[in-house]
Amino acid sequence: MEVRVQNIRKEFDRFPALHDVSLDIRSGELIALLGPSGSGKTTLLRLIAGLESPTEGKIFFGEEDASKKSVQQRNIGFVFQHYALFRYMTVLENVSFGLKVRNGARRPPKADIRRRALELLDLVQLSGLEKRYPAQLSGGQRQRVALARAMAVEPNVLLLDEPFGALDAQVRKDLRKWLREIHDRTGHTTVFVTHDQDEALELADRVVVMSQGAIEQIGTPDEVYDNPNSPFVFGFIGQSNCLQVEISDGDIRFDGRSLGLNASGESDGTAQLYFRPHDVRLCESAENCIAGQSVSSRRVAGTRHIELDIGNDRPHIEIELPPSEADRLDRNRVAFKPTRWKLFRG
Ligand SMILES: Nc1ncnc2c1ncn2[C@@H]1O[C@H](COP(=O)(O)OP(=O)(O)OP(=O)(O)O)[C@@H](O)[C@H]1O
Repeated sequence: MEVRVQNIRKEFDRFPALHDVSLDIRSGELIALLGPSGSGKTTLLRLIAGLESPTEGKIFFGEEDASKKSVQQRNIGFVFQHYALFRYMTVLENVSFGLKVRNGARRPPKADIRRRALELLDLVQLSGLEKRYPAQLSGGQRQRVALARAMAVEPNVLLLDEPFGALDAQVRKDLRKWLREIHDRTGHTTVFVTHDQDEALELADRVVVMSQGAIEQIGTPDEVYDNPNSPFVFGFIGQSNCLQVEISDGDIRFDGRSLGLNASGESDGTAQLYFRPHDVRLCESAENCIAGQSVSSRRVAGTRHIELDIGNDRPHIEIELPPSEADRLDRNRVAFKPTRWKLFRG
């Protein structure tokens, strides 16, 4: 189901946790809410669920205004970071719960509930464990049960609040891949909160980057990574460097010399040049380049990250090179040029 968040403001005791947030979630989409702690991700998720009500603004489920509807009426599937499974129920009973407690005509016959729960356990790859209790499962298995339980009621929207946050790195990675596969098979409209950029970029159809109670950018993983629209997004997603430069006659100048990068159309004055560590190429000499001394070097997977001191107490710059290129460098004179970059003013 399509969900439309329209000009939402949420205050807690006059403290604005969200200001004027609008977001259109397409039916069947997997959306990540990504941002630092306190940026308002969980508040937005709880508003969609109906666990909080907005101070201003509306939330539509399809064409219907859901703002005044309860959590039950919205028919939401929710998975929290800390598996909220019922400890005294078996895995099968946990997954069946949402259907068993339905009243009257909406409750399927017993045999159907059992069949559906077993199908879901098969989907989350836990067949055979239906008689176990939550304490007899690993953290990752418990989260898979929580997801099966959330999906059992055929929710309009599936909301996941840092579902893998409490798990170790390898399990997180496996579950990420698995969640994407499940989503592709079931097609539930899904919103998940994370502060892990890798998780958001790898999993989501679109990423909503939040900061200080507002949306900074909405885009596909490629758009937010390759074309960040603000210094905040550039700095928050992936690694980045920032250099203060001068623009003069459409030319970018650093330390009094031209970098040979074309900024035609930009007015003269100071600007911040942002670029990623891997978007650089080495230069033979310092001419038309940024030059510095290597102060440290570390291997990260297939590349080497080199930290450069570019003088005058400026923040260090990090560049990323294939090890074969990095190993040929003269530590005392490293010169490079950004190959992809973006200017921000003000
Ligand atoms: N019930 C509440 N009462 C008062 N303030 C609240 C309440 N819930 C959230 N806030 C405040 O609203 C802001 C946004 O909180 P929220 O939990 O939505 O952020 P978040 O991005 O999910 O953070 P985290 O990643 O740490 O969970 C924070 O400043 C928080 O202190």
